[in-house]
Amino acid sequence: MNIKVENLNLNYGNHTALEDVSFELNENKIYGLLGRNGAGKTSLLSILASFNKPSKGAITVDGEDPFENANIMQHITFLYDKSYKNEAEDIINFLEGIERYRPNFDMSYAEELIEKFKLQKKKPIKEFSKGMQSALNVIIGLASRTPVTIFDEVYLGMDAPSRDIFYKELLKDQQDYPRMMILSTHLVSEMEYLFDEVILLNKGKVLLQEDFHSLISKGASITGNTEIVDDFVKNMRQINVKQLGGMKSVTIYGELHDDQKQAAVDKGLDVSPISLHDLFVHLTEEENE
Ligand SMILES: Nc1ncnc2c1ncn2[C@@H]1O[C@H](COP(=O)(O)OP(=O)(O)OP(=O)(O)O)[C@@H](O)[C@H]1O
Repeated sequence: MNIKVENLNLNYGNHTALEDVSFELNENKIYGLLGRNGAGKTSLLSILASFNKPSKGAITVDGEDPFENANIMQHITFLYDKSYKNEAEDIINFLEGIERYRPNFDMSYAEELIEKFKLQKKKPIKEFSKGMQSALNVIIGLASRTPVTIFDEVYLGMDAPSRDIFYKELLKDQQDYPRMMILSTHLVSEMEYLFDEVILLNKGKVLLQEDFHSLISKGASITGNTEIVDDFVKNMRQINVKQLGGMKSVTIYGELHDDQKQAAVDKGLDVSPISLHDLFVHLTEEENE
């Protein structure tokens, strides 16, 4: 599938939620859509999923306008923090309803996930806790196996073991049935290993779109004896400093050349990749200054 967004604007009254947003997604991989609260993630995803129409600009999915386009929409599943408070059906009946509109839906995989998330089969969905409703969204997203699957902060309310099941299943199912997945989050640190490519939104604009590994190679973490670390990083841009007794760990922003890395190692320093979390905090902070 190809999703192309060109010069998109979305206004709510006189508030601009998205401004001149352009990007293209082409591959069967996991895209992370990152942004702070209010950055515009849900606004953007709801346009991608045709729940909303842009105020300006264009979006095409495989060359077609997806809005009210049944042919395109059957290929996209959008999971968000939806309320199930009126849903009296039990989970199997509910999923059977979804299966009718999703040609790739795998009910036996859905049942496997119901067991993994320990969801009760007899209970009406409206009586599910918040975390259980999020697990239901995960099951719909994974078992539907649509060419495009969009998870908008779908982990809300899920406890750590459930989120762990989600992340593992996501990676496994994406490997077995490659498709385009878009995951929005501001919980960057625990999800960063999932992303192949990252789109960073800030205040309604795209700050960057980049391959995960190339992005995290834009910085490094230097750890070792405080004085040696201080000397090594003195002319570098420091974005995070941690003091650990006589040791120090400094996160720098800017690519380190191989000879600089070797020099650090020769001085007994440890050089490790920067975390996406540190980059995220730094890049969004800097823009806000
Ligand atoms: N229905 C609406 N009416 C008016 N303003 C809105 C509406 N929905 C969103 N906004 C505003 O648009 C901006 C973007 O909101 P959006 O929900 O897209 O952000 P987000 O990145 O998903 O945030 P979060 O991480 O907090 O969920 C915010 O300033 C928000 O207040």
